[in-house]
Amino acid sequence: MTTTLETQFETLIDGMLANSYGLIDGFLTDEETAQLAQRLHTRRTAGQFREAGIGNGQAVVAKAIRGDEILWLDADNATPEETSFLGRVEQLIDYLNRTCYLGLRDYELHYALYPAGAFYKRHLDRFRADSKRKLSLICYLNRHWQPTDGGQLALYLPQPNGTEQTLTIEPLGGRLVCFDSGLLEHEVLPAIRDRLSLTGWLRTG
Ligand SMILES: O=C(O)CCC(=O)C(=O)O
Ligand SMILES: [Fe+2]
Repeated sequence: MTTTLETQFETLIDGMLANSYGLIDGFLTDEETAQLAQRLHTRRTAGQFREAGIGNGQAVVAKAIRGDEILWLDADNATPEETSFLGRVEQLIDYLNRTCYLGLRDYELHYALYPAGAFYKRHLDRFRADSKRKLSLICYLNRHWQPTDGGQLALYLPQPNGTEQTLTIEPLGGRLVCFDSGLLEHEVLPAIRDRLSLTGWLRTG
């Protein structure tokens, strides 16, 4: 039997095969989006977030490159809505391994909050010292986001004729975006309000 979730996973895979990126709207319901956004705020108010860094281990904070604050998710300390989200990511991993033989073995996920004005300059998610990141996943937690709020994800898609196409994606609540961590350069454009997400990597080890 094909479930709604499997239909969503198929949409994601079809997108990645056809366009180098996959997108699902409604990966999270409005209620799930609101609960996770609320949890993000609670944890941030509790002082659990840190300014994100760059490079393997993220040791260096570099505001001219990225200005988000992050908190890594820990399955052992997860709240019910976080456990439910992690479970769905695990189902995606199982599905990708069964249907695409990707050999995914592990994952890592963090909350991200880009304060108004923050950005993440064009980059690739796979570090030279860490080639185990296979797929990048981003799930947005922004309700009532407007195009005028900014904060788009820009994808730089190489074209067969050697040129490049830039595509921008709105960070709409409940939306999931997925692409190959080693291939697709991308950028987070500044927003005029706080921009919330869960970002992660599906890994081969
Ligand atoms: O939030 C996004 O749209 C992308 C985030 C990103 O590129 C990253 O964390 O590496
Ligand atoms: Fe990235």
